[in-house]
Amino acid sequence: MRDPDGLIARAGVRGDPDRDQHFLVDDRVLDRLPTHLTEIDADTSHLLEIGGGTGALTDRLLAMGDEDDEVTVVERDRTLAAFLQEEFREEIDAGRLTVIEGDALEVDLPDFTASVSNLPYGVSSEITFRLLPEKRPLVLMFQQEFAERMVAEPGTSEYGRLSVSTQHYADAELVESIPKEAFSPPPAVQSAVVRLEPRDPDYEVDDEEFFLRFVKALFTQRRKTIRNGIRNTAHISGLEEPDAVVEAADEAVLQKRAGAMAPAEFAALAQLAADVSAVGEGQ
Ligand SMILES: C[S@@+](CC[C@H](N)C(=O)[O-])C[C@H]1O[C@@H](n2cnc3c(N)ncnc32)[C@H](O)[C@@H]1O
Repeated sequence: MRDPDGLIARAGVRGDPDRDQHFLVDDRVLDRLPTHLTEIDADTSHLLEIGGGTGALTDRLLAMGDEDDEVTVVERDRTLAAFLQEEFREEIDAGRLTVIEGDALEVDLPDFTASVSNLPYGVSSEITFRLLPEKRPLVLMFQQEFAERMVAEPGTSEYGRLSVSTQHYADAELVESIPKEAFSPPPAVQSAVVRLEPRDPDYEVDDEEFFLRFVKALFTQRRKTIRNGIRNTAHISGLEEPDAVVEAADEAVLQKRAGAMAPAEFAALAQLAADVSAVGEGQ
């Protein structure tokens, strides 16, 4: 296995925190990351890595599979992408690795079977919500606090819009916390790995876009009751007749606050709202 410090030295770079560059240098952490996928028997025949850096994780991902398995890595930094092309020339020539130089929010993504990535934290939310609708198992590194919000249950202070929208697509589990010292340079805060296993939600929504916008709207007023939340946030949710929704909804639900509403309760309310009110664009 390639030594992470050796890779950084060969690349001749220093991670630039302003460009979300924190390279993993702890071998034990690097070795463990792929096991979070194998534990759930994920299909690892085409792994996607967002933000390859100097390739320490890329190397582990290549070692997971056999000759026919593939890895695609996306890296925005031109110097790092060029280094990956050079360092992994043999694997690229053998058709086992593809390096895409570009922004993970913009480039076309391959038809991957799973992803393991130490995400650039500045765009981790946008990247995650680009990957989640693909319905593939994901093992992703986040800032600890962000990870806790993703996996939070109703009734906790971490539970919010991020929890509902993440869990709409997948079962989310915080599988390990990673100390700052595992990275070079160390980030400002501790990190955590979240495993996302895709599944259909245990509720149905006809209009997914409206459902997610409605949840976002109600959490902007998390201290208010759902009754007031529906009325005050119609400009965000796009509901054209919020009063009609309040009229039609159950009193028990109207008295709740967003932080106590389970995803299925939001879904039922969104469904009812769309049935009794026209829905415009919202924000
Ligand atoms: C946290 S580092 C991880 C590097 C490496 N995978 C590791 O674990 O050591 C994130 C990497 O993502 C790259 N990056 C930052 N923004 C990006 C973007 N929008 N698209 C693709 N890569 C990006 C950075 O240059 C950096 O190499």
